[in-house]
Amino acid sequence: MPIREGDYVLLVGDGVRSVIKVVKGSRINTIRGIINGDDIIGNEYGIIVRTSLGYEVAILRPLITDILLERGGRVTQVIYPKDAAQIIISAGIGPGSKVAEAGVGSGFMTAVLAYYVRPDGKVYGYDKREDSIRTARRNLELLGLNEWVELRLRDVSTEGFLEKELDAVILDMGDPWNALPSATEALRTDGILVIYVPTVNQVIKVITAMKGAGYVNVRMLDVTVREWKTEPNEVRPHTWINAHTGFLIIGRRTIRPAAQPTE
Ligand SMILES: C[S@@+](CC[C@H](N)C(=O)[O-])C[C@H]1O[C@@H](n2cnc3c(N)ncnc32)[C@H](O)[C@@H]1O
Repeated sequence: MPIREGDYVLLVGDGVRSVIKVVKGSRINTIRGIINGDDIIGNEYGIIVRTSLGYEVAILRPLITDILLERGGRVTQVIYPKDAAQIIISAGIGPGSKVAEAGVGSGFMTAVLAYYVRPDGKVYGYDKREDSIRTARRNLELLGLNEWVELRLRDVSTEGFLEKELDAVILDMGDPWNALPSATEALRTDGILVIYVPTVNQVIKVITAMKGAGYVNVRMLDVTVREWKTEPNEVRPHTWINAHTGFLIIGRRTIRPAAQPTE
């Protein structure tokens, strides 16, 4: 499909990497010179255009994470792609999954969940802050993913989730152990719970609460991604890496058989 006015495109060239909205008559400034919006509109994704300084820039379809990281609004700390990817796999998220998430925050994780539950799944996103819900809604609109998300302004620790029989619940909030009873009630009997917390102090409370609530296969991990340079004469890891974002604690809900009557 050709590139239309209003589409977001990813520009990739020598030292150039940015997401821009294509507008008729616009002049797009890059560190390698100017590109005319009119040179992009109507062409196929993948074309190479030349900047005013003669550099080549590729015009590509952005990933949802490209758009979120560059254009998404933020009112909270967010879950980054390296952790979001692990959450998707660990929670078994796929087309048709029904999943709840609290808090929605800026909606970064919500958007990734929505992308993967399509076309017939649903994400139920909860937050107790109105500005979070508003920002998440805007980010989902930016990506065209609203259809797969119900956003709810609600405190999940005190008021609970409205859904039952969910395949997975994702918690990214300061005190997730307080939401554990509600999350358990919302999950199907062997549903998957994923909790994301940044500190070990929180981890200990989470693990204790999950084991106490009958969760099995309780695992914890953190994700380190080490990017490498890909210059043919310099293939080696980058000098600096992101050292820490958060820990993922993952477990499966169970149900205990009813106690045997005593003789
Ligand atoms: C770190 S942010 C979540 C970021 C989000 N995962 C993202 O990727 O954009 C934490 C959010 O949890 C919300 N929160 C905290 N406690 C909550 C509760 N009991 N019920 C609902 N939302 C809660 C906060 O309002 C905040 O917006």
